[in-house]
Amino acid sequence: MPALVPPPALLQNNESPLLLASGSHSRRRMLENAGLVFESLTPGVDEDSIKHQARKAGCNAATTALKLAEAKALAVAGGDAVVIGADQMLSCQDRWYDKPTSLEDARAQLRTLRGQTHCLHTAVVLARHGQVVWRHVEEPRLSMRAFSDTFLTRYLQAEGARCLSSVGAYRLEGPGLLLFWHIEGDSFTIQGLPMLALMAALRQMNVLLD
Ligand SMILES: Nc1nc2c(ncn2[C@@H]2O[C@H](COP(=O)(O)OP(=O)(O)OP(=O)(O)O)[C@@H](O)[C@H]2O)c(=O)[nH]1
Repeated sequence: MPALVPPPALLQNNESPLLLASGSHSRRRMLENAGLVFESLTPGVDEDSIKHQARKAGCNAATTALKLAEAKALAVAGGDAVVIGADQMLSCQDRWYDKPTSLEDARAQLRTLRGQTHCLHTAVVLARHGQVVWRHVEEPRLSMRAFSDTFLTRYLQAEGARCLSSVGAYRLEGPGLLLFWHIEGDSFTIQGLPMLALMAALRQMNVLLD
């Protein structure tokens, strides 16, 4: 039985393998939905330490997200591959939030964010042969309704652990949409990857067909 060979990536040049340095299901899904063929690896990066150092050095959230994205891209041995690294920071009134670690954590975080506008500082980089060759940040702003505690309880019951995989404790493509009354920015970026800018960069690098 001949070894199964994956179908050629019809929309990209097979000479430049593509590697996603992220454990994010959302990022993987967006690239797969766009028809890209790639490998993915979860980078072993101490994000808390990088965030702490960046905050101490006076970096803003966008610069910190870039530093994290670069660290992830450079943490995987990509060989000849073009490596995608990404990171997303949430800030609201200069306070930075991390992914909630429990539903109680998610409840507390959403109670703080409701009725406010927060920013998702979303960075993506490309690296090749151990060098970062492209950087990009987008900062969508999302305004949450001042929803009731009853709504919040029902929302958490409906979403369950799914809301823990996102920095804002919501999936915009799911019931998370019900949390907002106004959104400025690209929905792909909110879900974790500024896809249009990333696809343009991959075309520039001759990874994707023009
Ligand atoms: N499905 C979904 N995921 C979201 C949404 N908003 C943010 N996220 C995810 O929230 C996560 C932000 O945390 P990061 O630290 O950037 O990434 P991560 O999930 O820890 O994965 P790594 O890249 O391995 O660090 C990403 O996985 C985003 O895709 C959303 O609206 N929908």
